[in-house]
Amino acid sequence: MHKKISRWVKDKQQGIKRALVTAYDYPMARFAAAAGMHGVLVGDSLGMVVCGDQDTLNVTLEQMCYHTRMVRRGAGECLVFADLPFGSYEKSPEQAWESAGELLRAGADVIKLEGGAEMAATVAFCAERGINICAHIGLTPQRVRQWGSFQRQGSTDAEAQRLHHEAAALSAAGARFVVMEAVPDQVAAKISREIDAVTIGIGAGPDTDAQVLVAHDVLGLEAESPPFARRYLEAGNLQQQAFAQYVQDVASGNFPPRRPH
Ligand SMILES: Nc1nc(=O)c2c([nH]1)NC[C@@H]1CN(c3ccc(C(=O)N[C@@H](CCC(=O)O)C(=O)O)cc3)CN21
Ligand SMILES: CC(C)C(=O)C(=O)O
Ligand SMILES: [Mg+2]
Repeated sequence: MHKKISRWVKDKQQGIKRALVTAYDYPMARFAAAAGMHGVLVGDSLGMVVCGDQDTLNVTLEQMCYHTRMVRRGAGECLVFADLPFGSYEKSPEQAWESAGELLRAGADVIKLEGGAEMAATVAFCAERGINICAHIGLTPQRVRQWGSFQRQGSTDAEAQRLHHEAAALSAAGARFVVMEAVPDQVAAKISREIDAVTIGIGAGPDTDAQVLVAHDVLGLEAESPPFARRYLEAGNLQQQAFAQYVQDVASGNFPPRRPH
């Protein structure tokens, strides 16, 4: 096993929590790595927070590779995760393996794909052929058109049961990591105790093995963030203030300064 990944497994066993954040470009990856982040995720959320779309469905594999290359250059010791985008892996294990290969060549260490037990065969196919896989269950944004909005998952007993079966099937298929998004805390806690894969929660409570947040939420670059996110900074406001000051300085003649010749 990859030395870095065995440390994630060891920390799971010892109850040591790990943190990831999304990164979409070189500076974001560099700041995350310098801050001691354990992993960066090149998320297809970039379609929303970078490109301004309403969902992630328009993101292409080529775009994911482009961003993964930038992130890899800044990621240092961080483990680099990259999302397979909508349409690049669902058809067959072979399609997933080919698309995953593109992301690996772009510099990703771990390839993430959305879906439950129906993806177990694909996870096994890729894992057996040397690809580190991260599964993603619960609120899987690539399926938002089936729900109509970003809704929390697993609230009924039957749904919680299904999440449990999915996580177990994906872990047994060889997924090293499982992201659980917007699911009840107790469901995520129980799954984290019972599967070998390292669990990564987002809106899934404190008892997953690791946490992930979207960088634009952490930094306050989004107009609005999901209820579970914590905004550690309001960088959007700060950027706007800096731009406004610059506009004012140009108008007033305060910038650029007059140089003696
Ligand atoms: N900026 C950003 N941060 C994210 O974490 C994120 C995105 N965008 N876009 C893709 C998905 C969507 N995310 C979400 C969004 C909302 C809820 C949520 O809990 N919504 C409320 C109701 C919201 C409503 O109906 O208006 C809920 O209780 O379901 C969860 C995950 C997480 N992901
Ligand atoms: C929020 C995480 C889990 C994600 O899939 C993304 O950023 O695309
Ligand atoms: Mg994603």
